[in-house]
Amino acid sequence: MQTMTSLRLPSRAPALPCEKSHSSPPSVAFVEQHVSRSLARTSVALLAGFVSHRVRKLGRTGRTGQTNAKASPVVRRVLEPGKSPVSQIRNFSIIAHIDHGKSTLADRLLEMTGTVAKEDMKAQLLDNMDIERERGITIKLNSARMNVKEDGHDYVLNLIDTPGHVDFTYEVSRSLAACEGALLVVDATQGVQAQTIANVTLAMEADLEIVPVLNKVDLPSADPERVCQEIEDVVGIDCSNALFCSAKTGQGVPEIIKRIIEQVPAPSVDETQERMRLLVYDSFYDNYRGVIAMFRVVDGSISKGQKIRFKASGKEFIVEEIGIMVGGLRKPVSRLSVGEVGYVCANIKTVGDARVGDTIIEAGTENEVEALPGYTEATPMVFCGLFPAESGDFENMKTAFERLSLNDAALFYEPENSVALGLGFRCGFLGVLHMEVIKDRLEREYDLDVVVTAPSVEYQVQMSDGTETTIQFANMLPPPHKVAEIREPYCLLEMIVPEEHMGPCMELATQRRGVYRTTNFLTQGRALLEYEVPMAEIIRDFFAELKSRSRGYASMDYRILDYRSNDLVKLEVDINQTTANPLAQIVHRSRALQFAKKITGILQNEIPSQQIKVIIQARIGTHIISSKLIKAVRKDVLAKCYGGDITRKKKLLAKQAAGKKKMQAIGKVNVPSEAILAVIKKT
Ligand SMILES: Nc1nc2c(ncn2[C@@H]2O[C@H](COP(=O)(O)OP(=O)(O)OP(=O)(O)O)[C@@H](O)[C@H]2O)c(=O)[nH]1
Repeated sequence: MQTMTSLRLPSRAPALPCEKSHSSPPSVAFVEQHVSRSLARTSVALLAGFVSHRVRKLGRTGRTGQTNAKASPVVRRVLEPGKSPVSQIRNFSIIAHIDHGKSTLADRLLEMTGTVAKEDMKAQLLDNMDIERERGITIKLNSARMNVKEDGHDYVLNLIDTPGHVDFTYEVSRSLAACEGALLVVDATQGVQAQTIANVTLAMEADLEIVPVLNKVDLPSADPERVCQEIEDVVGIDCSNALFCSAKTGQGVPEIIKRIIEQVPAPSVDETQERMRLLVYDSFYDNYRGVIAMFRVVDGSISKGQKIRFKASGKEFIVEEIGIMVGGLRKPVSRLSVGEVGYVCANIKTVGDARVGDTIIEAGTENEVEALPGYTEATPMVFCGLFPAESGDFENMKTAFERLSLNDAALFYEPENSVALGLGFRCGFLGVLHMEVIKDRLEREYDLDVVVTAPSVEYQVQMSDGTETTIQFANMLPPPHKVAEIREPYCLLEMIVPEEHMGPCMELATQRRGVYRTTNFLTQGRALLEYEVPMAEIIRDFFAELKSRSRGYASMDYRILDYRSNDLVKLEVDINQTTANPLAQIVHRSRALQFAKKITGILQNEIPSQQIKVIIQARIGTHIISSKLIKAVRKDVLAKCYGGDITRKKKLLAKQAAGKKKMQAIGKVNVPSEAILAVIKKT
């Protein structure tokens, strides 16, 4: 059985049996094989292309639980924490598009600073695979403290991990807030991609010193000069001092280390602030230690045994252990002071008590010490129903959600009873990837077969009486006469597509109600297209469609802009006048007919013929916009009636007609759940 340690922030990664961020090729192969196996079991593959890819990628980068168990001799040199002069500390993160080499570069940095030796990295990987297998523990290597000697001085370099996906924008921005600089890694064979832009925007907002690094220069197709020009043109960062490297061979990596020391500013210290203030930039659940919160000391210092308070949650704890991450292992220390990063264990039971972005202060100082700026609770953006395929699995699913939420403060769930799908849960997620990761974990770690209803976003509803409400599911929408206005979330969508496929990709954005903003032409015959698109349109299979229209070459990213009023309607489906609740959707009026025809068509194909005729109607309010009929199959009630007694025949036929009428009147149609699922899958 999997232990809970692997249930680290499900928002980021499905924990894998041998997951590890600094993977040598065999482990990558293993992990991909493992995840694809688990994904193959996925019963409803919503947004399959985009999500499966990201699940696989996130699975590999592996932001999961950590442990000190079975420490291997990987630690080479560690300066004394709590005593490093602030001027010799550098806090930085690595930002990159998927596959541009973030993990490989992190590996090389650990190796070349002597934090982890080459041979030890492999040994450690194998060790951890054993641990993982035995206890379901996974190791995170990406947050690491490195010690470097440069020009006769000792420096501490703290690499702070950031989740790489837009679903976790808030968490990315919080971890960037713990840094002064970022290495912007761009693949010199690929150039700028959608997530390069998204991540750089966040780093700029956090006012970080950005060091451009052109990676993969060992490849013959690398063209770092041209990509530098592209970064300057598109991202607006000066690349005259950009570094060229190969994270694979190590070429250029020593220069990166030197540059971090030169260019990334040391943490600034507010001399007037002596009271402790720590920024929580990550927190996760460990089976043995409870919640572990990663923090940056912004003011003052923290020591073991101190009583601390989380400012937002108001919860207080005694510090059991503080420490630093070295080569993926926790190393306890007695004190950490201003500018340093570390972790704290304090017998915290759920991540809801130690949320990312919260400020840790000393207990008793809450009236004098202000929270650090920027804290908000991560709010769900995508909603759907999750139902166990086996009705007897409801309790197991409930237990699974309880456990998963220990480690995921952003996961929202509440029980729901659906006529068509039985007992299940209404859930809220940060984004589609988050949703897919949770579904995958329910299936893989809890052995549940899960049915997922079509995803929805949150709508703001202005009522005619002046009040306002928010709804996440179509069946929560009040009747039309009570509604004055419905607003939906809009995103800024950035797509990078090959020029020759621009037409179909732009057509897709327009079909999905996108409003065109700009086009920028990039290197290698690619274009950066910007649209403002309703989020509801992006979460419905957009990426898979974009990939297919660009022959797999497009990349995309989005970020929430605002809420806008639109002509949105509730599309409902009746089967013999009984409303099929799970099929209700909120759609734009201009798209309602298209959806209606599709849904009624699918149901017509999927519902088997019955003794009564079945009428399938899609409607907006009382206005029917699409209707399909499934003819009744005739049961020959006269089959046993030999001979010619005409009155008896008439009686039997009359009885049959009366029976049919009754069945239809109460809408007794046998709708197989496969038919409902087919609609959910295909619309
Ligand atoms: N030839 C070459 N390959 C590299 C280099 N850096 C990384 N790679 C390869 O590129 C692929 C992606 O590298 P990763 O380090 O996993 O990339 P990442 O940015 O962490 O990717 P995600 O895990 O998707 O976020 C791997 O197959 C690496 O071996 C390099 O400098 N040269």
